[in-house]
Amino acid sequence: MAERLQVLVLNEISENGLQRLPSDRYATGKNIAAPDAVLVRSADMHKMDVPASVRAIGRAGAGTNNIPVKAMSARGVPVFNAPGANANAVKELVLAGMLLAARNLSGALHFVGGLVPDRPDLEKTVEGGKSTYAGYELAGRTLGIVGLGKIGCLVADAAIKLGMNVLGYDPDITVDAAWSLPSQVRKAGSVAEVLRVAQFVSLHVPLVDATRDMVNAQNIRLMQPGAVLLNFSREGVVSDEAVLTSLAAGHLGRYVCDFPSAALLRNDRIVCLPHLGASTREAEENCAVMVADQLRDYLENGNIANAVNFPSVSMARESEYRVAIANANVPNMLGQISTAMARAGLNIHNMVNKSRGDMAYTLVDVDSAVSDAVLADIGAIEGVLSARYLPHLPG
Ligand SMILES: NC(=O)C1=CN([C@@H]2O[C@H](COP(=O)(O)OP(=O)(O)OC[C@H]3O[C@@H](n4cnc5c(N)ncnc54)[C@H](O)[C@@H]3O)[C@@H](O)[C@H]2O)C=CC1
Ligand SMILES: O=C(O)C(=O)COP(=O)(O)O
Repeated sequence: MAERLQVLVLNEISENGLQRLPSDRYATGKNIAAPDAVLVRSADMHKMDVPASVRAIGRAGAGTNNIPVKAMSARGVPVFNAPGANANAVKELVLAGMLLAARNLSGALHFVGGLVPDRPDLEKTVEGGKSTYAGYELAGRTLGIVGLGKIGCLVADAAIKLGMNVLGYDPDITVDAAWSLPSQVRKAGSVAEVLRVAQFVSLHVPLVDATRDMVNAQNIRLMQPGAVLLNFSREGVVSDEAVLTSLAAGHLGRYVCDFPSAALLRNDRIVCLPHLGASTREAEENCAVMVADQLRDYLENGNIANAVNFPSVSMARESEYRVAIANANVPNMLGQISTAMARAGLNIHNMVNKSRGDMAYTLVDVDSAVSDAVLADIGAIEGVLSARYLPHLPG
């Protein structure tokens, strides 16, 4: 049996996903010394020395802020994620979050949890206590959404169906996302406009430098008195301090979030969930299957779909012999690569080259086997970040 590809698994990954990497070709597990690839969910990879053997990283989920993407790009290592595969799970929890806030559900559950079962006045206590938890309805209220990607669009659609008014802000919305939005969704021109207008504000952006402290001490004041802020994006997108100050001043009504930092605990106007957004059987399976398929196609065929740091590149196999090269997006790379191949007498059968920002990626199918020496020659070209030989595997 040929040597199996080694995949280091850093989190619990759905078995259905792991099964996409058949055991005759792949070894998967937590104790893999020289992995070819890494499968991860939220484990913090910034704290780890990513072994030099790693050729690809698969994030079974959406956010990649736990992965050193820049350092991986410099090594020519693509980081894959699973766009949209957990979006419905997050959407449903956002709906729950709005209801938790509007109907005082965490307080109400706490009240019922404290009732004494065999007290004769149980019913009277229930009926007497319930007015404390009276709330309001979502229909007719305005929801503002920042970030109209896979999750934000689903939240917008669900909120419209619940009878809410929706406005959204996303300066980089994709054409597909814009098409998927219900026509009733209004376009906002800034985060500030969303904060000013909405009674519920839900954030669905990635954590990057530009989104850190997106809701902060300055702009939280723009929110309507009693408004609800929902953060299912990431810790860091909202300033905890700004939230606590605003809640203490009686301005912000409630904060619902999926990231319970120490500062947010034990505050009855804050609903904290333990990062549950994507924790459904369906989402875990969707993410794992999608990212495992992408990893496998990359490791075996060099094809790239849904990498956050590489262009999408796919080429059908027309020959048995393929070379995959990641290189800096600078002049004359293709010339040097094809010269190295010609020097070795290799005939190029088919070729595709694409770039994205500083990164370029080339797949070359040739008519005969490629030696280690040719691969080393290509790898030694200045600007080449990685070069792999991918002969077609049977089956
Ligand atoms: N709580 C949980 O368990 C989960 C949390 N997430 C978080 O949600 C984030 C979004 O996920 P998806 O919707 O799947 O990603 P996505 O990539 O489909 O959408 C993100 C959207 O944010 C927009 N955006 C970026 N910067 C912005 C800015 N400064 N202002 C306004 N919009 C901006 C982008 O243009 C994009 O349309 C993830 O990056 C992750 O951090 C995702 C899944 C589960
Ligand atoms: O997909 C995301 O960005 C998430 O936050 C989900 O994280 P998880 O896979 O549940 O650890």
